[in-house]
Amino acid sequence: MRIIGAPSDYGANRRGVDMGPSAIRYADLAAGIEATGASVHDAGDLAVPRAEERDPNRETPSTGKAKFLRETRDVSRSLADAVADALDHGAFPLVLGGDHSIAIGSLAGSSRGADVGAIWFDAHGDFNTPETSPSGNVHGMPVAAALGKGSFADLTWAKAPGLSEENVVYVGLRDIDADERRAINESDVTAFTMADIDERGISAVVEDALDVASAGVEGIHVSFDLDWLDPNEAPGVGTPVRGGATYREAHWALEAVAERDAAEGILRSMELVEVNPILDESNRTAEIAAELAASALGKRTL
Ligand SMILES: NC(=[NH2+])NCCC[C@H](N)C(=O)O
Ligand SMILES: [Mn+2]
Ligand SMILES: [Mn+2]
Repeated sequence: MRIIGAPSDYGANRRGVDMGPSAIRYADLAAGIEATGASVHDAGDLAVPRAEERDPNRETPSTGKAKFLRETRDVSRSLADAVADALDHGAFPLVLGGDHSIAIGSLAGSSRGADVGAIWFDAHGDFNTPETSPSGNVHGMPVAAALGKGSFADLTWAKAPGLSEENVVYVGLRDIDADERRAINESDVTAFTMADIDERGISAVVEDALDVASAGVEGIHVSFDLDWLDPNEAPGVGTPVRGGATYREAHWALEAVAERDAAEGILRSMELVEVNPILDESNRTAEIAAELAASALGKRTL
């Protein structure tokens, strides 16, 4: 497997999330994954210019607001190439963010020349477009971007070539903007909220999500936003929302992904995003991110 750092904070409103890749590496990421028997190659970080050197509004869509859109395009292109290159070499790409806007690049790279599905573990839908976004922050838009919604339809770099709505599944939503809710409900994506987890349990929900994401495709991309977890567990995130997944639910969910992968070989790529060390407590959010990567890649107690 190949670790790819994407230290971008262009999509979030606050600095700090650019330090996510180092914090997750510092939390013994490689050793944790090697303990599963996998060999790890760390490809280092993509080059990402500091946000202070850039003008957030240099490139603005004619129909709405999306800050640092030009910079997001550049990061997305280089990340898509890095992910596709790993896959070409038979290596599993594990992408470390960075804010969630980097998923545009991960999905474009993972679905280059292959139909893929995606499971989105997140408090948020990230389904805004430049037209609907209340903040202009692109980390609230990557699902819409990858599916070519709104003015993203004009941006060839944003669209994930092999991703279709029918294979996109959310797990654990709990904070959605008004226009975003309408758009999700009108789309063909599948959405499981925290209430679904309360009612049915994490196990049933994740099994359903795996079925939907993997139906008729070559593999799935797992996009894991650390704010899916409850902020008491994972405080180092920029947009915390109370009432999130527990530590056990998160491990269970990714162990279920690993188990399905062991049976069907469906796991194609993964990313861990939104770890912000400035907001964290003694790196605990990064430590959980590193542990969860190991769970997804097959770590077992016995
Ligand atoms: N990846 C994230 N943390 N996204 C948060 C998005 C928050 C809000 N819905 C927005 O669009 O601005
Ligand atoms: Mn997100
Ligand atoms: Mn989120």
